[in-house]
Amino acid sequence: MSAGMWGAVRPYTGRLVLAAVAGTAAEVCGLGLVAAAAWLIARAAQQPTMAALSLAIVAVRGFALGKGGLRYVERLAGHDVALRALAELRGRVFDALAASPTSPASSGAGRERAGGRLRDGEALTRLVADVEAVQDLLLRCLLPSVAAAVCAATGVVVTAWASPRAALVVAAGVLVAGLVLPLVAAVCGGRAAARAATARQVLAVRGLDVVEGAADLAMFGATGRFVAAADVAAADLERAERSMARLTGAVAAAGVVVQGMTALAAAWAAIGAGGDQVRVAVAALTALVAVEAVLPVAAAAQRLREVWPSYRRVIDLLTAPPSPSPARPRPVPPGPLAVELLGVSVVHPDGTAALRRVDLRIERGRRVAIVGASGAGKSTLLAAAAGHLAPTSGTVRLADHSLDAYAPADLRAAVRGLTQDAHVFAGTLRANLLLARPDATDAQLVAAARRARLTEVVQALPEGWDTVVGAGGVGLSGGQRQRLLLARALLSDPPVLLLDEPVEALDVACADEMVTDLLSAPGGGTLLLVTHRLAALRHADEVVVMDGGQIVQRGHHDELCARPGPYRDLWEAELLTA
Ligand SMILES: Nc1ncnc2c1ncn2[C@@H]1O[C@H](COP(=O)(O)OP(=O)(O)OP(=O)(O)O)[C@@H](O)[C@H]1O
Repeated sequence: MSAGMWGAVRPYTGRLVLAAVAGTAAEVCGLGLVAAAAWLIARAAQQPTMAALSLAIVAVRGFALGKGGLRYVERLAGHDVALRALAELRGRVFDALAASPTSPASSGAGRERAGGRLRDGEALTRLVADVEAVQDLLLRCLLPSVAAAVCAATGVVVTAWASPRAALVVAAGVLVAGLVLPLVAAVCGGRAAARAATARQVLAVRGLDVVEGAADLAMFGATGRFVAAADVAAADLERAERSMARLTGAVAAAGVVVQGMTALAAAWAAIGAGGDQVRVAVAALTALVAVEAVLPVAAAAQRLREVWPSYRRVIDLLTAPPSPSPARPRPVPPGPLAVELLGVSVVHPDGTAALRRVDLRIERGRRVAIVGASGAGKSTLLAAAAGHLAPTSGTVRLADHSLDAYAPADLRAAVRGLTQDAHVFAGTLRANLLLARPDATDAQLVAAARRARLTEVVQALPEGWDTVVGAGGVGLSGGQRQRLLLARALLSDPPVLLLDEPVEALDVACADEMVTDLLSAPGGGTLLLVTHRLAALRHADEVVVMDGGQIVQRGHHDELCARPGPYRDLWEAELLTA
């Protein structure tokens, strides 16, 4: 177990040991039960006095009760450890995901942030499925294997009392059932398990497409095709699972054959060694139980093979070097801050140059609008300025120091706002807003809501601020959702506020009014606002025009409108549409 994984289990070592001891003792009780019962039955056939049998009778009862009670303790303690370790591990995996550095060269996506180098879906898989699979490592692989090993060893010792030669036979049977069969199961089941894992992933993607895109598919008459593709994935999965089930069945059957043959051979060996009826019975039945104890190891090996890739992925994540964090981070100064990009380029792995040697300095407190055609690089510029995306070359500076000089958490708090993929969480409107600033007063909450024109939305809802939105709550229209997200960004009031198209879903008049307010209201931090509407930009201190990943014009709205160039073209196009 790696250091990261062990770290998650270590606080619960006591319970883990308890689970292992209880599980092992339960198995040994099972063995003792059979051995004592075998002795009792065989001895009773010789019609001794009751006193000669009484100890065995008590032992049978004791072992039977012990087995049940200890199994219960093992299940309780084992699941308790597994679930607690799971929660701990999930926290560590989340921290590792959040801290992993993002660079277009490694990520292949400029829009991934919270998930670091991973795409959202992959990050979610690490957090949910992979971590859960690791739970099986404890419950279905480690604990049963420890119990099986101790029980089998005890079985060999008990048989040795009945007949040393029979003990050798039992040891051989245990090795075949506990080592050879699991190896066969792991090797032969590996390919089928890998196929099943791939098929399960494909099916999940196809299934999600069918469910989430049901309305679009129905509208374009493509439901049949998509369902057929999901059916193919389901059939692949079924085939892979069938072959795994066949193997499981074959291994289980082979285990039973080995068990029976070991019992027969042990009895034969005990008879050959001149043992009496009692010793022969004890040798045969103990052999049965000793081999039975190791039969689950084959299933554990198969499961181990299945969960190993998940385990490896979690370990890789936990041991990956985190974002380089300065040894002595510089404190972020208070108030609005200057932002500077020096020769910043961002090139994605597919060769797309989203930013090309961009030089831009925005003085503290300035309100700057960034405009340009779709794909010009506006969102990438914001992502680079916030440190969400590491440039391929060049430097980003905040308050005249490289972003690397600050602690990642301080940086996240200093430069933030509304991005295109901002999320509405399942919860009340109030909780969604307070996420940005948990200690905000009611007055601050209302002020932010008023600026984002969210107040009228809240007033129209019967439950007001306590209305539950997001998953399971009322649906918000595109515009309402955007107002909520903008209010959240405004409430957070960071030293540098980034707003990526905060009003695009609103009607033109309302959008212009809100942009005017954003650009001219007193106070607040440095503002970088990406927008496609230019009407209100005369209130911006400066407009930056982008094209093909470069800054092609800069200046005040009136100045840019006065001379021929891309901005005047955009402005004339907007006037024409109006
Ligand atoms: N993960 C990615 N992989 C490859 N190319 C990408 C990726 N993300 C963005 N791009 C490309 O980078 C360029 C700039 O994208 P960006 O999102 O910054 O543009 P934008 O100006 O914000 O566009 P819009 O106004 O449509 O949001 C585009 O050509 C886009 O296709």
